[in-house]
Amino acid sequence: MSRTTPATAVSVPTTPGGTVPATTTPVPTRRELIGWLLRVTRPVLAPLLASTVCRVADLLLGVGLFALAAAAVVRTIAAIATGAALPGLWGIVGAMVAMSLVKAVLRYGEQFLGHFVAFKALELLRAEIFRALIPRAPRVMATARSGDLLARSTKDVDRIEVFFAHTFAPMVSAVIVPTTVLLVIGARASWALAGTVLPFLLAAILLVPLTGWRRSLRSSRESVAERAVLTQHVTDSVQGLAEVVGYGRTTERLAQMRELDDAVAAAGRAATGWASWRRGAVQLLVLAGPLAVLAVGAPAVEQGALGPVALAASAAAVLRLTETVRGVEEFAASLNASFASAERVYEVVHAPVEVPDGEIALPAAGAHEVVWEDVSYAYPGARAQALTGVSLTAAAGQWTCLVGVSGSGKTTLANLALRFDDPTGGRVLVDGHDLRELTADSLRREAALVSQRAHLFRASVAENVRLARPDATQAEVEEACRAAGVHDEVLAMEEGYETLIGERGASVSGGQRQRLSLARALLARPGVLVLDEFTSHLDPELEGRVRQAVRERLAGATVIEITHRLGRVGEADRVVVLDSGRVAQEGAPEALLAVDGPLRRLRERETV
Ligand SMILES: Nc1ncnc2c1ncn2[C@@H]1O[C@H](COP(=O)(O)OP(=O)(O)OP(=O)(O)O)[C@@H](O)[C@H]1O
Repeated sequence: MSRTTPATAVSVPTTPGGTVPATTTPVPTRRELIGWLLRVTRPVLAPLLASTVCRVADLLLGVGLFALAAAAVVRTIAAIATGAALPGLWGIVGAMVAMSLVKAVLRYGEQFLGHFVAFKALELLRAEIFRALIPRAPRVMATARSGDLLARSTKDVDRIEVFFAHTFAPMVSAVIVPTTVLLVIGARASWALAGTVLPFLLAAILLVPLTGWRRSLRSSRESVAERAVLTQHVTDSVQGLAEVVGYGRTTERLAQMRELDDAVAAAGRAATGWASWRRGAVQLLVLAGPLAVLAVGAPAVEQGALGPVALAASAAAVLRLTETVRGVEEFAASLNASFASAERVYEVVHAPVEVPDGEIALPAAGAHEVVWEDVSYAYPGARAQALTGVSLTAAAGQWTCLVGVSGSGKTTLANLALRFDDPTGGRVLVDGHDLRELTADSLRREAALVSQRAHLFRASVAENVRLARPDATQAEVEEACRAAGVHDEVLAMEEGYETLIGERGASVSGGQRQRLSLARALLARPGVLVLDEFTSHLDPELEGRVRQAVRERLAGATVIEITHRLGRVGEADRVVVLDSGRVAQEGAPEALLAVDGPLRRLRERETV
């Protein structure tokens, strides 16, 4: 069961198991899931098999070594007791050394291949998710659940990797090694002895791992869900540290964290309890095996039906199986947890592409005309329409300003021009082409966005700007930054253009972030540029300079500017006033300001 956190709002998972439903993909059958997993991870299957073979051989050699040593000791004791000639000890020692060396090589092979499998499986699965996210990126980025979806996919991938790297080989060897050992004991010593051990091993390998696993699985899932709430809470607390401290909410946040911690522990208690029980039971069973061998074997030795050397070697071999069987008790739970994770990754990868690619490449041009034709839009899951029947044109090469009160639909309208999603009604056209017909690549090349929340990567300033055009020279990067009005500030940074920007762009101010994002867009030289509040952090003098630079550098480009600050709307070619997702007024700024209408009222509100 998922929980919500109390008081100071925390967004939390909402469905059982704590997973936000990422998509509408039907849940795959086990067969489909396994088929898909095998397809994705095909390149690691051969090394996985090789690693498993190494492990099996290594464990068998370990058993052989134990049995050989036990047999040698019993032979020696018997020789001393009867005064017979001592067995060839050097030969035995030589054989054991050779076996140990081979064992070491096998162990190395198993470890090396195991690590290769682990890293390669991670790489393959992450690449698969990333590939799937690319065509879905605009929609994913526009919806609040994107971060959650990504985080879960990453964690789930880790869990699948655990199965590949750490569960498969132990499980396979837990079946093959004991079976082989019992067959050898049966053939070389006595089938009665082998039969005595069989029930203990069957119980340890098959029965115990399955006991309570349904309850354990439920408990693990609940624990994972609670942990997700806790993680969300901790992330929120860290990101909002200034607010938490500033508003004196530390005690409250800590109390909530303790409460969530307790919930995680309580949810996982059943799983931990069953796991302890299983571990104990398996240990008991594998230790009972050699005792049973002795109990059955000793009378047989007395009766002369079995040699003491064979008995000692068999008991030692069975004792050594402890190592092989260890950890097998968690197999069922681990397998199911991996399948649950695989299901979640499968859903992401197989989700329908909500913004499918078109086939026409938008030709490169200095400017493009953007037309919204009777466009309506509602965000997925939202009851209200964000836009209703909007028809307007951003003429090629003109500067169009979208204004309106907060929530009136400005960002949504501009985002639809960049095809962050398709309208629920009507269509958006660029140079007469419905956006649905255009290839995503050509549209991204021709249209750029300078958003309020532009992301800066943990990389140097130059690398961040160059994101728009990786082949840009240093001189071009600097020129773009100069135009965006950020060049002098970059030079003043510790290492100039090589300064590393911290996580989430932490080491630059909001205004610098905006201007670096603008520099990126200027470097790309798009035919359509969407500027979302791009001067909100700038003082009037700098704002004037930056606007002038954009005009000069992108002379002829179509600019769509979203703004709340109306002081400079007079400079635009056209102004569109939005109200509750509809066009309330549009026209040349001087004409709109000349009448008592929505733009005048907005401006008066601003100056009050
Ligand atoms: N990701 C979203 N999911 C659901 N509803 C959204 C989302 N983004 C915006 N909305 C809603 O759509 C409507 C239009 O929002 P939009 O961001 O386009 O307005 P805006 O005019 O740009 O606002 P602001 O000036 O505050 O940025 C609002 O009612 C808003 O609550």
